[in-house]
Amino acid sequence: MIIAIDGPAASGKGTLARRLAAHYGLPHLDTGLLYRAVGHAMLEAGLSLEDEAAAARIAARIDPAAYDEETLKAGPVGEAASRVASVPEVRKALLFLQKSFAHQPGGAVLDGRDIGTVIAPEADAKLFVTASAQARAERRWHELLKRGEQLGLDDVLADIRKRDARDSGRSSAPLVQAADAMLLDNTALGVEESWQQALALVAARLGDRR
Ligand SMILES: Nc1ncnc2c1ncn2[C@@H]1O[C@H](COP(=O)(O)OP(=O)(O)OP(=O)(O)O)[C@@H](O)[C@H]1O
Ligand SMILES: Nc1ccn([C@@H]2O[C@H](COP(=O)(O)O)[C@@H](O)[C@H]2O)c(=O)n1
Repeated sequence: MIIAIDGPAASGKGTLARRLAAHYGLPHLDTGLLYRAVGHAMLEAGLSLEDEAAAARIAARIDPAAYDEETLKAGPVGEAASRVASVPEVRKALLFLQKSFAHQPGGAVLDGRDIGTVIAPEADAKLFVTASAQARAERRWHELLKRGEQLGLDDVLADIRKRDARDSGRSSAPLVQAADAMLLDNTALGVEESWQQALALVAARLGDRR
């Protein structure tokens, strides 16, 4: 059984994906971390984010077991991830790993931007999670503050808008709601309400398969 969760930055898709994975006893992959790992490696090596060949080479050697999630969640890494994610060769290099994870025996939960459209178009349940840019910026801002990153809310909002435009406007696997994905706009919902609605939608779609 495959559950695909897509949506823009800080919409809460990772929170829901982790909860759905725990609820259904499935492994979970945050695919954003793969792109973050490539962006982080580029920054660490002092490489230009314009160097598409280098980004593709790094993507081909990514080892998810070696992640330090704390490091990858830092603000500048998100921006670098979004830059390298628009390179088709980078996406191609990360395809097999994601498809293999999705299609492991028993199934999986994956969240990202192109899970329901490219990685697992045949997923049993697809959620497209979104919220207003303002609500997402406030969530990300609180998260960064907790991590000790002192940014202005306006800067975080500008970053969210830039990232939305890049992720939705790129030619390779753009962020788009799959035709058969269920929409969850959680702008006015807290974490618990969002979770209850997500679970109800997914359970209804899965029917008696679980
Ligand atoms: N419905 C909600 N209301 C308020 N805050 C929320 C809600 N859902 C998630 N959050 C909080 O917003 C922040 C971002 O959530 P999360 O990491 O799940 O989003 P995401 O879409 O996976 O982000 P990204 O993939 O861009 O890293 C977290 O601090 C999380 O606790
Ligand atoms: N399936 C995916 C997942 C992520 N990306 C890109 O990575 C950036 C960081 O992702 P987060 O979910 O951790 O915020 C994101 O802005 C996307 O550009 C992607 O392209 N496809």
